[in-house]
Amino acid sequence: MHTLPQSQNQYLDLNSIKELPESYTWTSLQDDCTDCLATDTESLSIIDLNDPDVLALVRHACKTWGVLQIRNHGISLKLLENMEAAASKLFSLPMEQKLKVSPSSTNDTSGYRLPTISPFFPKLMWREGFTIFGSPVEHALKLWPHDSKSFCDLVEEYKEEMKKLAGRLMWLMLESLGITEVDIDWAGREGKSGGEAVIQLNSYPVCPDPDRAMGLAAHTDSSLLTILHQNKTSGLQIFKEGTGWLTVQPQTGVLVVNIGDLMHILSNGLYPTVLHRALVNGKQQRISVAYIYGPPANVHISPLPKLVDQYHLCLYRPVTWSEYLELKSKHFRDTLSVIRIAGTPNVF
Ligand SMILES: C=C1C[C@]23C[C@H]1CC[C@H]2[C@@]12CCC[C@@](C)(C(=O)O1)[C@H]2[C@@H]3C(=O)O
Ligand SMILES: O=C(O)CCC(=O)C(=O)O
Ligand SMILES: [Fe+2]
Repeated sequence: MHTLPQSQNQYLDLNSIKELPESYTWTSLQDDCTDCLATDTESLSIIDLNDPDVLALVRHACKTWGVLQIRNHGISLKLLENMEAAASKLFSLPMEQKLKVSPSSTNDTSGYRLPTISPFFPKLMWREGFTIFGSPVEHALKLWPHDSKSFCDLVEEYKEEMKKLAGRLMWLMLESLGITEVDIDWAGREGKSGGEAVIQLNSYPVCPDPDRAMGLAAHTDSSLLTILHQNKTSGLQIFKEGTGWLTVQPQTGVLVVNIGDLMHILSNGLYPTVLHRALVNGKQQRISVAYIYGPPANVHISPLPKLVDQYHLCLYRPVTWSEYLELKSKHFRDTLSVIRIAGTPNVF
């Protein structure tokens, strides 16, 4: 881990800096294989969730890319645009206002803060983030003492709609692996899957030196799946083994769904978690809203028994979501290997 120059630099106002400070200069991106950009011929297709072949399409995308792009998902464009506008409004507040909702302890994961992966990098990221765990009321009151209701109502509506979609997507993924309701006790259909979620608002301000800066360094999400809305500005890239970094171009109304580490575990590695990152640019601010969906707090996630046999050994030990997050904050990229077991034909 790195000791960041946090105290003096953590909350520089990126929206007004004219020259890239040294603490934000990523001289070597080689670790993440920046040179291996994918050719334009490979591109992610967009899945229409009403397509009669949806299971086969989901299975193919999950296996080969670890990412889906979806349309006809039932989330209105209005809601996506309103959430994007709310994020934009939040990040355009004066720094002193945003600092009022910045957690004082690093263990506190809500509010205006650096990404949890920051300590693993020697340089800071050209990004602002606001994390919503549970109710946004307390923070919203501090940000907008006279008008917090519209933000809170919007967040609640977003959560409600996204939760339905996330449950549906999780079931498409499970079904496409041959899993049915009898194989899994916590993930009932029709709202019974009491999954939990975190909303992550990201802003990547216009950058004076975009080629030497990093918006959000390469990582995988510690979720079952993450549903991402991005504004019209591109920046999101996914990494595919043997291909390299591929830009996921924003398209109106299209949502990006990432496979997270917990789906990787649940599927015993059949649906691999996807490495991704966000680049910045010198022309436009980029906004993204991530709905990070996980299992209910008390559930232990381990490979589904149906996906384990003598040829497909059980690869991971059981973990709850909070145990996993705790491990991730210590081990970052090595977390999946830390919970990996030698491989047994038995299931927990
Ligand atoms: C529930 C989560 C998931 C977290 C940690 C915690 C709250 C904030 C999430 C993110 C959001 C930004 C990328 C990431 C990599 C980060 O640094 O903070 C994510 C991380 C993870 O997916 O591991
Ligand atoms: O901004 C993006 O496109 C990526 C955001 C992301 O990966 C995250 O919030 O976990
Ligand atoms: Fe992510």
